[in-house]
Amino acid sequence: MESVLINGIDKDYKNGVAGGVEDVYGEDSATEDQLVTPWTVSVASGYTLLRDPHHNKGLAFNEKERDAHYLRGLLPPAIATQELQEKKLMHNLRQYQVPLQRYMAMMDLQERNERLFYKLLIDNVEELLPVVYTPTVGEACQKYGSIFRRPQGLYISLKEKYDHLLAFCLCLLCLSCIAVWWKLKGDLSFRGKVLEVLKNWPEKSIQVIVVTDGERILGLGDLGCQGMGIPVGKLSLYTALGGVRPSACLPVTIDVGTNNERLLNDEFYIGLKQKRATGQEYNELLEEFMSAVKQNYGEKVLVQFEDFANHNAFELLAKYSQSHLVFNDDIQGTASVVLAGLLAALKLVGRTLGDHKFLFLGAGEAGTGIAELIALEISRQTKAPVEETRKQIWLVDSKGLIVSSRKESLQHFKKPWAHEHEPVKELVDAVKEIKPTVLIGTSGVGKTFTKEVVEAMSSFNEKPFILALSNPTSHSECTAEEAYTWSEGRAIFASGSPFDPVTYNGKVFVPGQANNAYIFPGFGLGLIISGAIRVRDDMLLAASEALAAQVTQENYDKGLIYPPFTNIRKISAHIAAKVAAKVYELGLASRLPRPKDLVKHAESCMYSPVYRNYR
Ligand SMILES: O=C([O-])CC(=O)C(=O)O
Ligand SMILES: [Mg+2]
Repeated sequence: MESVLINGIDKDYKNGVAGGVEDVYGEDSATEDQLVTPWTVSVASGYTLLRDPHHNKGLAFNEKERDAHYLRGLLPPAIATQELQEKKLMHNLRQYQVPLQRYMAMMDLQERNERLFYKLLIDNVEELLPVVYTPTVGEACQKYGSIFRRPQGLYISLKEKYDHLLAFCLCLLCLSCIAVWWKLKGDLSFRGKVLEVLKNWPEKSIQVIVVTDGERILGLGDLGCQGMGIPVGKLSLYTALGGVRPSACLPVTIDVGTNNERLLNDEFYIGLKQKRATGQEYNELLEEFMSAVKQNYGEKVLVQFEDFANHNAFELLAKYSQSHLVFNDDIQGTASVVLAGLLAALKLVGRTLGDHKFLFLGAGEAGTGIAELIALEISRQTKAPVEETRKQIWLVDSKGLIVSSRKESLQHFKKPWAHEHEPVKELVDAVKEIKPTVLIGTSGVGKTFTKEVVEAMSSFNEKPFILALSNPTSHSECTAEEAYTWSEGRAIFASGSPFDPVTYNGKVFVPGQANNAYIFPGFGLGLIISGAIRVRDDMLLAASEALAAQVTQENYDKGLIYPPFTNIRKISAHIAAKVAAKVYELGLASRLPRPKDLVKHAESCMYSPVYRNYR
């Protein structure tokens, strides 16, 4: 078999890794030996049209459309506008007291009438974000097996491998098959299989994939295959907040098993009932997936890694950022949104970023990702080397303050943060010793910013800056009310999951939501409209600056360091424009020539959920 080098990896030419870029119908010679799905396209009408979520408009079909599309009698006589439908649905949603019921009602709507789902989400973003996203999506993932109705997204599991194995074992029983088995033995890896799975997805022109392996879902831990709620939720925001077409979004869950005993013993669990595959088996499946994605959708498809455990997240990002357009939302998206908040907060607390001292609780993806981006930005502003600027950033993990005497035993991503200091075990003691101006929680463990910790922060800071970033709400390091009360109304507070405004001593405090949802939709849109082929840190810095620039004086007057989500589409267009500008500047854009007005261009590329008229 002919062999070629792709991205430095030796591959069999005929087995789905060379040629055939975006060859979705299997027309290139490189894909001659592959199985092809015989897709057909037809015009929906009548009963089928009402059950097609992409085209269904419910009672909004007008008289002409009802005649032309064989809908007479299939709908009651009344005609409702999209606005009236929206009003009715919001009214119905508000009747549900239980957040999970609202989530399920929204998912049903998405399955039934996609445009109405997005219209609702866009027009009521502040109210519905906590329903389709954190915190409710966390509970939905925990109970995904029980509330599962229709499958969403694409499942890529090790099961394909075992079906393969079974087939080969049966084959072995028959001597005449040994030759066939021997010939195919090389295919015992997943090669070829993932590409086939991708080809089962009905949409061909994919621009963004959000993929998880379910091992670290928010702060909730290993939820295995039930993590699918996260890619589905994130991609709903790509469309609603960032304007990426729903048909261009592909949610993927890679199922390699779960180590969650509760799920393994749950009769309603939807995933593979086996312990997680690791090492070579895991890496081969991921490699197969990444190759197949590039093969099927080309160089410009964005792959967003979401909620992988630390031990895989850093490696996957480092490995695939060389060869693919990849972005890790938990490392890079969270870093970019926090940096934006800090840049905006400087207007409130004064001084430059380099004048501040930072202490993190949590040294995983979010913690080290944010720390590194802050160090980079200070280095950019002060021209000091990043090795120097890192020294004003301190991290605490489950074993205490990260100090140089612990260096040998630290995971590689923690090593740059091991500074000279005596060992310190408890967070509160680290706060008292280091005296940070900014305290950031990213450990995924709730209630760790105790009264003592917040009081210590408030004892040496006029305006202590406190970010409780862990999700969902139950895992937040402290509540907004606690932060404002324990700091006697002086804290500048933001959290990963939303909190309602708090009244303290007769004054209303509006907490910010430092969630990566501010960044990834606009960031992704910027990559798409410029045709970016790689992600660079400078693009993240551009996104942070663009977001910080969107905070108005009116927002500052309320103590806000993030603009409200109400204007998020406009904000996303500005982020997209700045990111795209950076992509062009770095020579990594493939959509040429560069449009003059990138904000206008970004806006014009955004999905509109308004019903279309049918001829
Ligand atoms: O999903 C969210 O709300 C933010 C996030 O990426 C995480 O917590 O993993
Ligand atoms: Mg995440």
